[in-house]
Amino acid sequence: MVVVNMCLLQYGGPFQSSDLRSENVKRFLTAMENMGLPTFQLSDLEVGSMKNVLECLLTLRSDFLSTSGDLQRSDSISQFGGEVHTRWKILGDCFKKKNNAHKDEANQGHSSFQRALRSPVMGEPSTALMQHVGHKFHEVFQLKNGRYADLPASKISEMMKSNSLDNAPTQSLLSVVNGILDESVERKNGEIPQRVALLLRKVVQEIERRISTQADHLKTQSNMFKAREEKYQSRIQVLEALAHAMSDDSENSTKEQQEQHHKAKIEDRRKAEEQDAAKVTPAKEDHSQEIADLKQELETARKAHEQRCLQMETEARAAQQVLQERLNEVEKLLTVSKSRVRDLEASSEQKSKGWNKKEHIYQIFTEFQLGALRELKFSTQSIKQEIVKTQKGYSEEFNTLGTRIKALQNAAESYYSLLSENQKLHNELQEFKGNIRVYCRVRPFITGQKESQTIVEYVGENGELIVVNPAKQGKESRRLFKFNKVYDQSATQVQVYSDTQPLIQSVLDGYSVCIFAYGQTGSGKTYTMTGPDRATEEEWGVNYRALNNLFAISQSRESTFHYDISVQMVEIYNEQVRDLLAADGSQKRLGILSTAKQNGLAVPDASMYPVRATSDVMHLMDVGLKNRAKGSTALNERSSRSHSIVSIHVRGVDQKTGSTMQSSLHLVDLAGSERVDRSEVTGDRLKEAQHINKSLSALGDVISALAQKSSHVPYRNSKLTQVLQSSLGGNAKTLMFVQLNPESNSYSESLSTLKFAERVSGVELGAAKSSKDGRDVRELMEQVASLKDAIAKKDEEIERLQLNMHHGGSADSSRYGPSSPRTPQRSMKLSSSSGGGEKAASDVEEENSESSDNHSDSVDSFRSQKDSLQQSKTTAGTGGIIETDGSPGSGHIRDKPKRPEITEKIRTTSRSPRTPDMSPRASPKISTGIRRSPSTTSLQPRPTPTWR
Ligand SMILES: Nc1ncnc2c1ncn2[C@@H]1O[C@H](COP(=O)(O)OP(=O)(O)OP(=O)(O)O)[C@@H](O)[C@H]1O
Repeated sequence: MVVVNMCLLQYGGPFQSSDLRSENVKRFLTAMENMGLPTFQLSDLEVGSMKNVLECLLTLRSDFLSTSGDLQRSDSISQFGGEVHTRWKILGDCFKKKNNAHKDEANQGHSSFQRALRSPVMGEPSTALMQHVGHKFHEVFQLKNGRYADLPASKISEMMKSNSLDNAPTQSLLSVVNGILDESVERKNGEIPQRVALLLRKVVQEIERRISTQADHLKTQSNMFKAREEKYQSRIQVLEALAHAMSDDSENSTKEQQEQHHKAKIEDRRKAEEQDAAKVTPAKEDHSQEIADLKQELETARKAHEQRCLQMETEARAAQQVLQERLNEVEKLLTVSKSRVRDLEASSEQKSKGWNKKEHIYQIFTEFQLGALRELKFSTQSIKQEIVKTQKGYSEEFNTLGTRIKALQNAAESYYSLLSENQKLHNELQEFKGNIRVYCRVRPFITGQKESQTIVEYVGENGELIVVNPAKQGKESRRLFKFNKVYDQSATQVQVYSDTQPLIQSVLDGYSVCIFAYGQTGSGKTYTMTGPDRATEEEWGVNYRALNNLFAISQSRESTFHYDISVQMVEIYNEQVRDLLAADGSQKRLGILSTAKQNGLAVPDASMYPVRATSDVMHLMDVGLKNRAKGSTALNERSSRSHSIVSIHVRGVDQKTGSTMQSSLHLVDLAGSERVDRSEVTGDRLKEAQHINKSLSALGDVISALAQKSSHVPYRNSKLTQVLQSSLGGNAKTLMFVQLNPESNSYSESLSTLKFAERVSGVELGAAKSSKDGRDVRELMEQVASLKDAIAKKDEEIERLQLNMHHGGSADSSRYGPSSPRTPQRSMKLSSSSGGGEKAASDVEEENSESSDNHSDSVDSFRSQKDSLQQSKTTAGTGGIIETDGSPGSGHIRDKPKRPEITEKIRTTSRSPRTPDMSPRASPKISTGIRRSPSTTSLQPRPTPTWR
């Protein structure tokens, strides 16, 4: 329409006269009809109905263009003459102008609209336009082979030129975008080279720009349509106003009709325009829709691209960061390596300096060494000479040393000889004291008892004891007893044990020893043997102390002897032997072996535990004491109702010769010896008491038989004597503690106890002593004292020798003189003669026994004393009490003569018609003079302790 209007305006213009104009149109229409093209009515132009006009013109245009754009239809046009030709030419120019106008528009910023028209979205552009404008640029963007990523930079920069982009068809641009995106998708890592990305951005920007331009153009077109509509509306309004005005003129009906006709025409034109508008509107809507779709597509592509860009940026940043980190690391490594290199260089430099220094030092040192070697060679020669000299000196010294060692050996031998002699003397002393010894201990008053009621009137230092019968008056009421020792109420456990200790040494010398406590219930037997309940070390009884002492002596002899000590503990209750140390606490009855063999185990089935320290023994004793049978009697709340026997078995080995010995120590806590009627017991208790009294009576019989040297000793009369058989008689030493209750109401029991003890002791002293007997006793005491002194002297010498040996010094052997080559075990075989048990004498000697630890004088004095004693015994002609082992030249006393007066005394006492009454219930007898019990002279011969 615009083109037609323009042509028409060009053709006639509004300023031409209507006649001329109508004439021209008519000619045109005629030409159209001749050409066979559709025409329109002149009135159409007048009423403004452009539909037919447009159709006509468009058809003409198409026809015109199809004939190569020039107005060559001369065959048709020629019919219209030159004027018509001119008109067509004008029309053709008009179209050319229009095209030029289009070009101008493009140049002036409207070219985008044209490009939009050429794009596939907006419909295919005309071939002419394509050929004219975009063909060259289409080729630029066309990718013949390969991929965009592989395009050279020159090609991409050519593509990115604004001229290329501006002139390229949209189709080509979109294919570029799609191609790049497809490539990106195809690539595994999705990366796009930067230059391709830049191209993509440029292309997308171009497409965006074109779309926005197209949108603007459509907007403008829409506005144009609106403006035209408004124009037509205003025209309609004008025409309506005219029609209205003309209707008022009723007079001129023709005019009115004309006006009506004109109005109808206008109306038709309006309708036609409306139809045009209706036709254009869907196209406009389609365009809007397409624009929206394009925008959406573009937006999606843009977003994807942005996202991709962002992702790539992120990846690039991450990669950059990683690279940066690696770079930092490498830089650090480089720094460290550099510093190491520096260090190494420094250290190697230092080392090389050090090596240089060392080399220098070594050179000096080598030179020095060579010098020293020369000196050494020289000095070696001189040393050789010195060595020869020294060797000579050494050999001389060796000779001297040999002499000294010989002397030392002699001294050692003499030490052994003295040691054995000491043991022998110790044993002799013990024998002098008597192999059965009785110590009497008076129990103190227990809290609450009155001391005024005591029956003990006098306790002498030499073993005298005077008791008073509270029921009698005057001389008759007093009775004197004599024992080896009497302890008054104040005696401590230590004092009591000090006199027992020598016997313990005898055990380690191979003698069996039996220590037992005898006395009525509550008289202190358990106290003396064991100690009170929960005793402190001060209060320990004989048992603990004896064992302690045993361990101490065995340790002191460690260098020469090895001792194994083991313990058994049994009780005899109601004539049954029971194991107090049974691990399972069983109370089974044990059998007794007839102990024909010395030191054999009397109760082999009783548990035996080896002990190495006092603590072991204490533990065992605790166990044993807990298992011991106890009951309550009228006399003692916790009376021991059984005889308890702790048997310690010792096995010794002489480390030098390998010979062995065995001995045992029995520690016996006898049951109470009270009379049955006094303890007011019946039933089981009565039976217990009867068994106790019977066994004590049997013990008295055995001792009596031993004292009388009876051919038959009734060991088998009780379990007690059977168990103790090896410790009663023979070479055994026996110690009995007689426990005395000082209460006056116990006088009768106490007197029985004392009588029993008196018989065991074998010495019974009356109230008065003959002066002769007294003299005899004194003399014997003196002899014992001198013997003790001699022993002490020997001890000193032994100590001196030990000291010398320990210091390895050269003992002056000449001082001791050549000693006997006898060995200890040989000397231990030395014992008293079998027929020479001088009990009476030993009993008397005991008067001074507490001073046994005093030392005096020399060995020579001891020998002279011993010789005098020997001589006196020989004179008496009663046989020797000391015997040698029979080896010739041993220099030992083979025969020890008794002093005549002692022998005489023994004869007198042995001739006594008195029969020993060993019963605890024996009636008291008071003598006025010294009386000798037959037992004092008739103890069994004591065989030599045997080393096995
Ligand atoms: N020398 C003493 N010093 C202090 N207390 C003693 C002494 N002798 C005995 N006793 C005490 O006398 C009481 C009886 O002593 P112990 O039990 O030793 O008598 P026992 O003769 O063993 O009696 P049983 O035959 O009934 O066993 C105990 O309480 C004991 O502590």
